[in-house]
Amino acid sequence: MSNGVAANGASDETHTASQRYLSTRGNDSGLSFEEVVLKGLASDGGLYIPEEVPIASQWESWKDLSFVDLAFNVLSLYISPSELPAEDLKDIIRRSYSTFRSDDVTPLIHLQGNIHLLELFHGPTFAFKDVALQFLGNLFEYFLVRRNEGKTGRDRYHLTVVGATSGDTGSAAIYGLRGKKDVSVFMLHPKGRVSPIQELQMTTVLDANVHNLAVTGNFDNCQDIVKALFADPDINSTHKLGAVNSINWARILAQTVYYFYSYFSLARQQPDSFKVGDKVRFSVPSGNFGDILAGYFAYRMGLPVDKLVIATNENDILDRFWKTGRYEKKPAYGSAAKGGIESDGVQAHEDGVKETLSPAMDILVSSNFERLLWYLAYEFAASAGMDDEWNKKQAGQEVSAWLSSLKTKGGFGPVYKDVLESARRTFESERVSDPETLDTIRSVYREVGYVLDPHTAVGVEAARRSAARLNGANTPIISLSTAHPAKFAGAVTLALKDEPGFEFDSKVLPPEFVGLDKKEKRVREVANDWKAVRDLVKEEVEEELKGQR
Ligand SMILES: Cc1ncc(COP(=O)(O)O)c(C=O)c1O
Ligand SMILES: N[C@@H](CCOP(=O)(O)O)C(=O)O
Repeated sequence: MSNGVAANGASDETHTASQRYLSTRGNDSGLSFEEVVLKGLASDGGLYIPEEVPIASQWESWKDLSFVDLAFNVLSLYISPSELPAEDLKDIIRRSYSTFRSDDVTPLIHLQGNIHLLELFHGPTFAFKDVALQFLGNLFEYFLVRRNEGKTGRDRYHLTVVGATSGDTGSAAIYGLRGKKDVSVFMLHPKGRVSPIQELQMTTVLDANVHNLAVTGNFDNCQDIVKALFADPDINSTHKLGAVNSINWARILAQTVYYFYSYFSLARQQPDSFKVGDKVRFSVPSGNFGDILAGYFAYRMGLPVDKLVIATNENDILDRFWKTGRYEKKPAYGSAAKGGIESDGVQAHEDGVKETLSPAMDILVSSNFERLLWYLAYEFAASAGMDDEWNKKQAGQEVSAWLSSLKTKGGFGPVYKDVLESARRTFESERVSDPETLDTIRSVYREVGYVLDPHTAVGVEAARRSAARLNGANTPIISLSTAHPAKFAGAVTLALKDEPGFEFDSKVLPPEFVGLDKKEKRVREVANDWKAVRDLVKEEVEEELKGQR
């Protein structure tokens, strides 16, 4: 519980309910934005969410705002000016998006039929993660400069960021934090399971505060190590840990902006057929469930969303939940997760994670799903007609029980019928196999000459299936393009190598990637053992600080 005083000394009275935060597991509440950003994960193991989601009553008047001004309006609803003055927040936002290669930051283009593509890859590392991680990097810096004013040596607040990546968060976090004072970054990636370009983007950054760790395991092992470190009293007593994964609330918050922005882009681009107030669908390639969850917050704030379409690859825990109401690491029925080659050629490891052509989504358990579960449990509790405090307490207890069953038994469910129905009202889900991903890359290239990355292709195929269910209705679908195709040369080349005139280097490769493989690299291998990682983190931070102090 907070003591009623925000981290910078401002009293809680200056915060609205949407600017204070509680944990999804129910044992931590009343925190300020700065506290949740710096802590990352709640002390009870839960994830932070706002005590109330603000209704953006003026949202329609935001139609013609620039990305930066729109971001300011959205973020201000969640951040009290008493802890981050408006001018400072504006400056952080402006600097964060000045690094993007497009003036629109996240441009929307028409793909085909009623499907539009939201290009989220115009930031420094060519993936959607830059939208949140450029902002988070500057936010960390702002809070650290303020906390460290007048302090020297060991008195300075030094943040030790530990993150897990299946490829994209890693480089985006590294580019957001490289060279920043008072912060060290440790990125854990599954050795040999990220694309060659993703690996080079991370390991060729040689700033002293950047530490790449290649873990002999899968992405979930990396994510579990990060969670174990956050839960460990030892490292927590000596180091201040920070999170850059989407467990950090600031990641989700920053991503809500492009749901509004793309909606308004559509209204500006299609004034005759689409008006502000009309409904839209979003199709989102999903793994850790952070990106689509941002869309859910935009929806709860008042954006007219018809459906949020979850698009998974063959690591389909989310799709199975929407189909069965059970959230299970390994399906009780069906073929997956035994190891060896499956009928469609996908490698399934002993651990149950399948190696697909969209590796950033090769995830067994989606960490942000916990945040949605809280809202589903909260709504279910609210139907009993008790007061809000009771509803929140019930939601925290229900989420804790579900998550404990996931940990001890590998799953939970089926959830109550009403809970599943509520999830199905807002979301649809689709599972897209590797052959379908390749077909989608190929057919889009043939039909409109556009090259999709494999993650985006998973989203576009799900969007096409969703469009087929519209039965002639005109609802537009915005499909999120989460990465530049050059990051996934293997899949793109596999799909397009026989297309007349297609040539990867001239059609796809941006100059920024040329010569990356010739650069010096720095990476350390480490076993899938959180204690070994803890010791390494301590050792490397000590070494880094010696050089500074
Ligand atoms: C390119 C790409 N697409 C989609 C995803 C899935 O997004 P999320 O984990 O937020 O569901 C990721 C990884 O997070 C990614 O890197
Ligand atoms: N796909 C991600 C996995 C980590 O997800 P996050 O959004 O929680 O940081 C990646 O590319 O690293």
